[in-house]
Amino acid sequence: MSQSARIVPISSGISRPPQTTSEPLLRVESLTKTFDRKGTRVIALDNFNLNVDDGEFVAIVGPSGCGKSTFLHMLGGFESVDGGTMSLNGQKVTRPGPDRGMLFQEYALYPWRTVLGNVMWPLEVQNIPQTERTEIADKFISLVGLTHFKNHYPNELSGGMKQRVALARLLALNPKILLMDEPFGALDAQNRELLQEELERIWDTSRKTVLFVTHDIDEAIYLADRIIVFTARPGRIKADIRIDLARPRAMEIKKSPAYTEYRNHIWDLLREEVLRAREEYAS
Ligand SMILES: Nc1ncnc2c1ncn2[C@@H]1O[C@H](COP(=O)(O)OP(=O)(O)OP(=O)(O)O)[C@@H](O)[C@H]1O
Repeated sequence: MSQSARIVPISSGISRPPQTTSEPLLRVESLTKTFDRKGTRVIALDNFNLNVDDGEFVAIVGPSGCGKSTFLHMLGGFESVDGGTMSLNGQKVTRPGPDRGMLFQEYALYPWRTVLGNVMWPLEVQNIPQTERTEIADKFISLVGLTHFKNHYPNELSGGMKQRVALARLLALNPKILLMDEPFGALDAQNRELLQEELERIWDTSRKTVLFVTHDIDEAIYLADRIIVFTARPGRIKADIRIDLARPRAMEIKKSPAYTEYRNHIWDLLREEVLRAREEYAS
């Protein structure tokens, strides 16, 4: 069977991945979030539901302002919940915790610490003994290809290198789920592709559960097992699409017919929502 034949046609607008019988790692039910700004009420998320299994790489795409970042911040415990529930590994999410690690577009490294010092930081916080700390940090610095730079300070690194350090630090924290909000958004095209390749390789060996927000459909298809397409605000799920492309994935996969079919399909879905958002924000 060709890979393109495996794409599930979406007649209703939603193609659900096969249902699993085991309890999902992440369960989000009826999540609602409203902001009040200068007397104007903005419903960012409305009755949002999502299940994510352990080890899944889920990308989230959607028009600007549809609540993607708000969702990740709520899951990170940094934004309050107005309604609904989120549970991770059976535990209700109410505040930040080491079971969730976040990576943003901004690298957020400590400028006074070296690469090694930055990656060791979460291990210090967890009181891991010094020798073990260095061992773990060295392992993740090597995994992101920065061993040669481990004694450099952030201001001596390029943007791509800084984001690699942030990724190594996140992996050293060893959370149950990685929450990534446009992590490669500030990088140039070449560095972005290199980091996508690196993340795919790292993910393939670690099989960590990832929620990855991006505006880049290519990045989403290349990296993810599933792509969630958000509607325009208030954010709900418009489509839930399984990406059935073999791993490990090389960049050449972007030239395959299956890839192009996913790309066209997702772009069609997204375009409808981008236009809807544009109309709504203009009125
Ligand atoms: N602290 C806040 N106060 C008021 N409104 C907010 C706040 N944070 C987010 N919003 C609003 O909630 C909506 C969702 O914002 P959010 O940042 O989650 O969107 P997004 O999908 O991540 O957008 P983008 O893709 O542009 O980053 C937007 O209309 C935004 O203006």
